[in-house]
Amino acid sequence: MTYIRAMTDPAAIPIIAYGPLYPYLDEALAWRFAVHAVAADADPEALPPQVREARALVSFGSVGASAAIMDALPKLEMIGLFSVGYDKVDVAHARAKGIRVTNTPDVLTDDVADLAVGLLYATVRHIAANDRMVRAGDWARGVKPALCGRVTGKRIGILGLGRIGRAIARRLEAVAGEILYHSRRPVAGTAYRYVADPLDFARASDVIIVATSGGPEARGLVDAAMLDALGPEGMIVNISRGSVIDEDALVAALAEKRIAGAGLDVFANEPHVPEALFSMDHVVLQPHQGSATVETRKAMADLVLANLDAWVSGRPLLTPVA
Ligand SMILES: NC(=O)C1=CN([C@@H]2O[C@H](COP(=O)(O)OP(=O)(O)OC[C@H]3O[C@@H](n4cnc5c(N)ncnc54)[C@H](O)[C@@H]3O)[C@@H](O)[C@H]2O)C=CC1
Ligand SMILES: O=CC(=O)O
Repeated sequence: MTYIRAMTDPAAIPIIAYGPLYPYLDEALAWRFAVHAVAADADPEALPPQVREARALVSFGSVGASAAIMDALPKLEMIGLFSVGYDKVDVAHARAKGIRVTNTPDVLTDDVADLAVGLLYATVRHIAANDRMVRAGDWARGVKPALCGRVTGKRIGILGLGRIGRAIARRLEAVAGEILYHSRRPVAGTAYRYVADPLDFARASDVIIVATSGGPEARGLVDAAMLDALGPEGMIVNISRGSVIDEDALVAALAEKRIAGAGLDVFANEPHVPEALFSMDHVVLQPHQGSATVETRKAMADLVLANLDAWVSGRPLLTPVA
């Protein structure tokens, strides 16, 4: 997508780049608007008067936009989110104040699904642990790596069959023994088996891949009972949000080998990862990299810019959340 300057000159429109964004997006915003960079941990009530004039705010998913920052910006009309997940945006507050919110769905779906599948293979086939043992010289010293399970034939349970969940399922059709899913309700137009009860779903899965949206409704959806239902041969992959799994329960289940392994891209308190996981060879850790490819980050930035363009010129927003 080529970024085109809108008919109305927006160069004087004050906007906020909130928290660290992404160089391509930062540059395009600076070319386009009067940008104020505001750190994610800045006190909203201490913002200087010229920053309070901001009419739009662009934010990364991990930063979002709280009610406090919205209240500190009396002229705010638009929040452009550089992520699909909007769990860190107080959407109800934005709606109540008439502030529009956009996100970046679809353009990142394939890359996030790829990482989920990569984590599945890395966890089931011990790829990260075996890499470590080769580098440490253990193989050369005659250490025999433990045999692992196979991916082929596994019953894959997708928790949250949305855009990314469906893309994961499509990728795994070629190898899975069965693909089943749990969502709040059955998804129309899919042949995968729907399991309404979360514990039955966990019992019927060899691997659960968490692909729900985050936020209060999904908080702690995967709890100790669900991990026990998954069982000692079971594994879990999470590319959704750390908050969807009870992290203490997960660490305990992994430490006590009540589940067999985990591949985790997301954590409850990023960038902090429970230290207990660092020494666990049956856990594969990623620093929230689902959409972090050159191609996708550019596509996400272009979608943020296209939504801002639409807002400036009064056209319908492309991907509105509110
Ligand atoms: N690891 C990463 O870098 C990335 C993570 N994500 C996460 O993936 C999430 C999903 O993205 P999309 O598939 O595009 O969203 P989506 O809205 O298409 O799908 C979310 C699915 O989760 C289901 N769901 C929500 N709450 C649920 C609950 N309590 N119980 C059962 N199912 C529930 C919804 O019904 C929906 O089917 C995002 O909201 C974000 O949190 C997205 C992009 C990158
Ligand atoms: O976590 C990333 C997102 O786009 O949501």
